[in-house]
Amino acid sequence: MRLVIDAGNSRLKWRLDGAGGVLAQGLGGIEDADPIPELPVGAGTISRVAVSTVASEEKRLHLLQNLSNRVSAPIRCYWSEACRDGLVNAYSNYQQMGADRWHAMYGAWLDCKQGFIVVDAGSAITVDYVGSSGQHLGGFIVPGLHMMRRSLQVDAARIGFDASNVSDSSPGKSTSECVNHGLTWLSSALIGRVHGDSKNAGVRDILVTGGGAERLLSLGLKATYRPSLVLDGLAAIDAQVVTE
Ligand SMILES: Nc1ncnc2c1ncn2[C@@H]1O[C@H](COP(=O)(O)OP(=O)(O)O)[C@@H](O)[C@H]1O
Ligand SMILES: CC(C)(COP(=O)(O)O)[C@@H](O)C(=O)NCCC(=O)O
Ligand SMILES: [K+]
Repeated sequence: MRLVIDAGNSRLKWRLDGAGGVLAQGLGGIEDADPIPELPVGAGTISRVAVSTVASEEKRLHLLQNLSNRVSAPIRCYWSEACRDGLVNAYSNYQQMGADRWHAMYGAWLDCKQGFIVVDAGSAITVDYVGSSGQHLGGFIVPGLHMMRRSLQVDAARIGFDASNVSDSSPGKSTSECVNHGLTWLSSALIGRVHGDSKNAGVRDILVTGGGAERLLSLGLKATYRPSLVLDGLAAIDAQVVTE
């Protein structure tokens, strides 16, 4: 059994894979006393643990300590790579890229084997473009919904608003409307740019993942929802390492 973990800046996503497929999955907090609640099996039955994380080094070490107290199997962290299996990273300093982005792209590459766009709507929203040859063409990093909201709350003294996830992007007539509609308006603009770029580049497949994925889909993003794209890419890489 393989335990795969995607520890982002907001949440930890975990999945237990067995020979026949997914056995269990869930959410946790990387700093929690138990970051993998509801893990349904005894620690001895897990043979490998693979981790993809963009959390701080302190949080990563806390997680590894916690895992090694519970699981006797080898625990391995996976990072961004220059290339794998025809997928080529556009970063000259590939280690700088968040591991989640690389693993999501690899998960998409395994499925598509042609050009695609990955939108990962997590704490930050990342958009990555990959051409038909597997060449990563580059990407974007912008603040996620909660990050944008928080920055308005924290960094502006006189913006008081009640947050709500409206789909209305018409001009607001109160502070709350201006903020809530404004965030929807920005998300719609992002969606429009992704659609435009996919059309211009002749890239058909758009995949979306992350906690904010369903909101983007509800706002009109024409993409395939792949909630476990990071874990899929990570699990495939760990499986290759075993057979190396
Ligand atoms: N209903 C929602 N609408 C939009 N965004 C959401 C919603 N719920 C969660 N999110 C976003 O998803 C993030 C958590 O998703 P996740 O993919 O687990 O992030 P991370 O990988 O950074 O931990 C939150 O920080 C938030 O920005
Ligand atoms: C951009 C990110 C913060 C997204 O992480 P998330 O919001 O999903 O937790 C993460 O991929 C990261 O820390 N990247 C490092 C910088 C880079 O990718 O270039
Ligand atoms: K993520």
